[in-house]
Amino acid sequence: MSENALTVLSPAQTAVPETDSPLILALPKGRILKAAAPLLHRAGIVPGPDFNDEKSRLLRFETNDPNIDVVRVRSFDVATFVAFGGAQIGICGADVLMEFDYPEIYAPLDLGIGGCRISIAQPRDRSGLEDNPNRLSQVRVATKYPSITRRHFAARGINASIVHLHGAMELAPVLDLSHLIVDLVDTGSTLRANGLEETHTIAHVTSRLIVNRTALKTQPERISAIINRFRTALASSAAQARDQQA
Ligand SMILES: Nc1ncnc2c1ncn2[C@@H]1O[C@H](COP(=O)(O)OP(=O)(O)OP(=O)(O)O)[C@@H](O)[C@H]1O
Ligand SMILES: O=P(O)(O)OC[C@H]1O[C@H](OP(=O)(O)OP(=O)(O)O)[C@H](O)[C@@H]1O
Repeated sequence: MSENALTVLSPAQTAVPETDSPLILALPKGRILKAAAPLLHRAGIVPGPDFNDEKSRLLRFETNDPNIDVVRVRSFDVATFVAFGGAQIGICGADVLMEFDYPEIYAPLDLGIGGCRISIAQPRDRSGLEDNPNRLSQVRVATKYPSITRRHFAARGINASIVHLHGAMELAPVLDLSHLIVDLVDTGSTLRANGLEETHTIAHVTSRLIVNRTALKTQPERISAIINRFRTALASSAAQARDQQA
């Protein structure tokens, strides 16, 4: 393999699309998409009928607004599509933003959906391990967030060795792949069901509206208009929630 084949491009090395083409809004598949659907609707963004067709293999969809197309990507990839300028706008969990820490991304709005936390957990029967990981010659941590994990432990003077998994992290300490895990926790039921306990919250997480900074500079009116549609949609759903409580 040539050396070039191994080069990983940084977002700043890619071009920004023409101003007359539709803006691309990157939406994550899965749980955030479900939570974001009412907000999109309030913001007046309605993807074409194929978007809800589970059999469709399309990944890019026109919307009712000729200025906006949506693409459906993995939640972990939304930030990368936006950082590289392939999409100008996106909806993305703060966990993913923290992990990649792309300087090209600006996150103007907290959408208040996808609430959870990124935490350290350990087997219930090994209490105290996270409080005193120096007891171990080498702390092994299983996670799909290697950067967040490395930063967290390094800030405490601990050189954690990372076991990089993409799911089912809770199995890692049980099957001796790692001592600890760093994963998302919401209700805590996945931890409990697998004999683990949360020992430390690294950060609270919600989903954000994100934009590519260069696109915001080169097309400020178009991008700001979309940010404002989301801002108005958020205000109207907050007002509705208040009315329902009253
Ligand atoms: N248990 C949870 N409760 C609330 N929000 C969560 C929870 N788990 C994850 N999230 C949020 O939803 C985002 C996507 O979740 P997750 O990584 O589980 O992907 P997914 O919906 O299963 O899709 P994918 O197949 O792309 O991984 C996370 O980045 C996080 O911001
Ligand atoms: O505290 P809880 O309410 O149990 O939620 C936490 C679980 O949710 C997420 O997994 P998800 O359901 O998305 O599965 P996956 O990441 O393994 O696909 C996360 O990775 C935890 O396993």
